[in-house]
Amino acid sequence: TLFSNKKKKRKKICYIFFIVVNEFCERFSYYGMRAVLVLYFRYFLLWDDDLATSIYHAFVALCYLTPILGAIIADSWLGKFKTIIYLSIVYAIGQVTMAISTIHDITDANRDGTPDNFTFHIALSMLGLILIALGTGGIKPCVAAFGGDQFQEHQSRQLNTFFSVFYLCINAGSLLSTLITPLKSVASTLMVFIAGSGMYVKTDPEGNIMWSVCKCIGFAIKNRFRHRSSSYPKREHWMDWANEKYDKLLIAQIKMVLKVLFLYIPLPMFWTLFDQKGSRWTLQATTMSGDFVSILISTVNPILILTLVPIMDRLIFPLIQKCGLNFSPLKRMTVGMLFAAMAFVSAALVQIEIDKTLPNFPSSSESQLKVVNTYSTTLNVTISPNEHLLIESFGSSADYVTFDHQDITVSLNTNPVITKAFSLIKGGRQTLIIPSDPTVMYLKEDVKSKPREGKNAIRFVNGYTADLNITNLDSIEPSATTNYTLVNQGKRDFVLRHGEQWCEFSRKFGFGASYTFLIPSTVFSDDCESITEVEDMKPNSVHMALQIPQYFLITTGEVMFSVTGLQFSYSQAPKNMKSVLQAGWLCTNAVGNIIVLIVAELGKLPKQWAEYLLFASLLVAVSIIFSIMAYFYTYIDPAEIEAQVRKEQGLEPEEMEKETLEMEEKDEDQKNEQGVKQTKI
Ligand SMILES: NCC(=O)N1CCC[C@H]1C(=O)O
Repeated sequence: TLFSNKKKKRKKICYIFFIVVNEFCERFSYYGMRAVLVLYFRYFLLWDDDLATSIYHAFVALCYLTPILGAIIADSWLGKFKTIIYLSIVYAIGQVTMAISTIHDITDANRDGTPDNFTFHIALSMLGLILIALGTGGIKPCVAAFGGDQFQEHQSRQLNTFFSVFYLCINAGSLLSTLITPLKSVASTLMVFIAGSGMYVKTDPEGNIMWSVCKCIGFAIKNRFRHRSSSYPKREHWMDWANEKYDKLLIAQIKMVLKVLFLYIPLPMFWTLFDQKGSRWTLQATTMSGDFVSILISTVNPILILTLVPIMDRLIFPLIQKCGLNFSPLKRMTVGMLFAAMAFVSAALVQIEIDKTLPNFPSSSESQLKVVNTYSTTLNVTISPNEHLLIESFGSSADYVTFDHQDITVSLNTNPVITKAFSLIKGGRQTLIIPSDPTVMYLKEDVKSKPREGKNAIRFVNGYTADLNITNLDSIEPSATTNYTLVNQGKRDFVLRHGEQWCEFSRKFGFGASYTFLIPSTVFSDDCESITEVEDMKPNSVHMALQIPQYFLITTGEVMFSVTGLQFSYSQAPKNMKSVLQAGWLCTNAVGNIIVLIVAELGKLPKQWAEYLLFASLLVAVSIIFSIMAYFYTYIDPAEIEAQVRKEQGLEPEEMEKETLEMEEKDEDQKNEQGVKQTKI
């Protein structure tokens, strides 16, 4: 018996391995594709930032809504195993469609490197994304529930460990996908899963369960309405109004599911904060210094998950238990939410530090102006009515001057005096360029927000007497100013050319700065030494390492909230509705994403730190509501309730036989364990 039990255990570890590796590969494919999705929208489909991020969030929301479809198919029709196989094929077709949509050659008839028919590429990529969402979302509740199905009633500890390992694999897949390309991963997902086919415990679907559930709920509501008069005796639960027509067991199962779904109502707020990691926090990072921005953003969460899940599971939770505290699943989820709220308080504190270093940008009714002088002598510049600036040759005004009106007149103390009227842009920043011929002075628009992704915005003013060519830029005419170009942090070299003459100059850049380089007429004779630099915007000075506490707090929150939520959703669901409740759990994520899309993207507060604090307060309020709801929730053993109802109905179903068998098996396990102990002694 000992030998056969060990064999059974090894076999179980083996097929659980297939399931978690399947999840690993699936998440590898999903996160790998998601990581480059916004780049694809921005640089291939040439969408602007807003459209790209909106479609991205809509896609993520869809991925967490489709689990409902997958769960209905699995629990009512195909069963979890077949649903995973078929929807994985849909998933793979989606990835291939998406990959084809990125081949610009398909419509690039003139071979200029850009597609000629954007509609075709957009249509194909949207079709690909819908199929991917159907695949990834559809299989997600089934894989988690299918993994849970491999355990027996008495193996709750092993079940919890399974969900922790499952979550580890999700994040190992996500981490690796950012380091390696996700090619071939869907195919391998499918192959790994099929490889374990013969070993799995497969529970059969019980007919069109979802349809029966809907009909039963509909009947209960209708019946309650028909008997609304106070002359009818009240019933314990509103679902009991379905007693006349529906099976008591089905009613009991619906009650269990509804109780949990009701508890889930406040949960999307956690995901609303969590999902802002990818939007608001990424933007915050672009206003900070440190050269690990992209690595930090894409890997810190999965790395922390890989370390925190084992620490929580093996150390923190057992320690709390040893202290005699009952840290029940719903309490863990509440604490998880509070950690996420603390993460946002931390983000707000970091934002306050950043704001101290940010330039004073104009409000929507103000205009800002800076003056650059490339004339041969120092100039006295008067800007009506009473702004006087003394600007030396190849220099600039110290900082931007702010005006609350747009129409200005500029006078230069040249001989004769030159006067010119300008109209400034409302809410904009501009530079008045005074070239070698001051009569043609002109305005050039400046950047008025930090350059994206921590890059630096640079431009050149040509004070040379002829056209100049600068590395990677179009040729500039004399007195003209180039548009801004974005350059990465670090040392950058530029070569300036005019005919046979050339010189090279280098600059070291930090993060998020903006410069105007003034090229004098002597540029070639002094080997580029005389090029002067005007700092339009200071480089970022708050280090990105300050974001680590907020990532740490939100991931600690995630471990407590998300891993526990996954376990809770499985343990509280009746056997035939495990996938449905998993889907309900995943839907909280979809709703969270939709809230990000609507509230966070549209309704921005003027101060970012205030918005972070608002979200933190909202989550604290929601977690208080949730803890009150949790207080009134009684944990159930669905199998026990089902058995009780069956007994009340006088049924002696096979389920009960199975349970008896499980109990016998459990007794045997215990006996064997004792046997092992006795042998050791
Ligand atoms: N670390 C993020 C993570 O693991 N997840 C976020 C949503 C649920 C879960 C996933 O399944 O990807």
